[in-house]
Amino acid sequence: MLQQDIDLSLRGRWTSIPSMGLLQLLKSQFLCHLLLCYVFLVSGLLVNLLQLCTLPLWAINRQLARKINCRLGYCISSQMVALLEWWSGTECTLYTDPESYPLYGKENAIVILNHNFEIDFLCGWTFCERFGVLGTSKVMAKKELAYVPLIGWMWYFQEIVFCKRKWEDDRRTVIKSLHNLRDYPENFWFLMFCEGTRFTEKKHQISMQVAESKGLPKLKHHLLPRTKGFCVSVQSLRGTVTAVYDSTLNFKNNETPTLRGILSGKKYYADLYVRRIPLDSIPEDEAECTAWLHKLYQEKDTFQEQYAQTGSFPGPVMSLARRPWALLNWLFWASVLLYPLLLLLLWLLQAGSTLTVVSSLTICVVGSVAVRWMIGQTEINRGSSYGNKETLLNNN
Ligand SMILES: CC/C=C\C/C=C\C/C=C\C/C=C\C/C=C\C/C=C\CCC(=O)SCCNC(=O)CCNC(=O)[C@H](O)C(C)(C)COP(=O)(O)OP(=O)(O)OC[C@H]1O[C@@H](n2cnc3c(N)ncnc32)[C@H](O)[C@@H]1OP(=O)(O)O
Ligand SMILES: CCCCCCCCCCCCCCCC(=O)OC[C@@H](O)COP(=O)(O)O
Repeated sequence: MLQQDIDLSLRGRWTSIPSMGLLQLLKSQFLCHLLLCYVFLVSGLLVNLLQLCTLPLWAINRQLARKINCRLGYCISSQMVALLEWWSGTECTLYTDPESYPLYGKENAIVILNHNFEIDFLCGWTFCERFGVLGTSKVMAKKELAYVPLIGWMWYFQEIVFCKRKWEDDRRTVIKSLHNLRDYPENFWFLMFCEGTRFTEKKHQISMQVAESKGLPKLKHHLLPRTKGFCVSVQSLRGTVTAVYDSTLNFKNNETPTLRGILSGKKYYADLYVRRIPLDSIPEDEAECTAWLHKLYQEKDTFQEQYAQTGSFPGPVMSLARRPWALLNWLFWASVLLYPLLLLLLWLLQAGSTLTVVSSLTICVVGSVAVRWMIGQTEINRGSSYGNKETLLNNN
């Protein structure tokens, strides 16, 4: 190697390290978070407003209204995907068999996912984006999430299945929402966190007492699945959905990723193991379907144990590149919304009265508190007490 080449290569290394550090420093700055949140909040409110405008269309042309709402919903959810993929640079690896791979995104499916991580829903969305079903992705979500601004309001128009996690109240509404999906005009994935709540040590302990009382084997990495929602989904969506995607998620290096980490630009390494199970092979009868789901969770537990021991899931890795659309959507909203913000700031600096400056600062504080509250919804230590109540055990 010539001396000149060595000099150049050294110079490249020295300049790239500080610039990497600078970028990372920038990503951790509150001002950057404020700008990201501003784009998310304002674009989200505009999209919610547009969704509201589609209300009359539902009565005239329901299928068209659904298609429009899928695309509008994409404008919101893909911003969070862009945050994960492009801002934090998180890498998502898919372990699955090559025969099933070509079917992903080309059929309706029920997805079963473990519920251990604060950003598991976001990783789920990222896989949806990569297979082109982000706008149509569905979930059985707790009713409380319907009131989360932007996301919850968007979900209302995307025909999300909400539940109170009280079967006696849910039976009728859940079945009705599932029946609605039977003539959905585009391919969709319907996600179920059958454990019904995020994993905590206390919830795990109680749930394993329930498993013991039912004569079921104990699980190490999962809570005992709640089976009613899954069984009724299989019954209601038979003929509409062709497969169940049994998905198991974990993160490299024993990381416990958070949305705050993502917002600060922290990179994580997510691994997802997916098995495609034809819906025809799942029993129709409720008791048999319940037993089938318990067995599935026992298998999932062995995959997690393997991951804990070896750091990888069984099965080959399929390469799955990120697509540019989520980033392009964010760039579109940022360019539309940051310019007027800049003009407003300049005007405030030049001619703003005390009242307008104070009002603008108040709006900033309210917006930032609102986003912090929304992020709080993803935090496990602020989670619900569902599955945490020993009293329930006494009722069994
Ligand atoms: C190729 C790539 C593949 C995949 C990519 C991955 C994913 C992408 C897919 C889609 C993405 C889409 C969207 C993602 C975006 C956002 C999602 C974000 C969040 C939403 C998530 C949630 O809100 S989770 C919470 C709500 N959902 C659920 O709860 C669903 C599961 N629950 C059920 O199905 C329930 O049955 C129910 C809700 C319908 C009813 O609740 P209930 O509590 O009444 O349930 P059960 O009657 O079933 O429960 C009572 C029985 O349970 C026993 N039991 C077990 N443990 C306990 C315990 N700890 N305490 C008390 N009881 C317990 C109990 O003994 C009862 O037994 P029975 O014998 O009577 O049944
Ligand atoms: C680009 C700017 C980014 C701004 C980020 C703000 C976005 C906040 C999004 C809030 C989305 C809320 C989704 C939460 C999903 C979730 O994980 O719910 C938990 C439930 O399953 C179970 O709840 P629990 O019983 O409490 O465990």
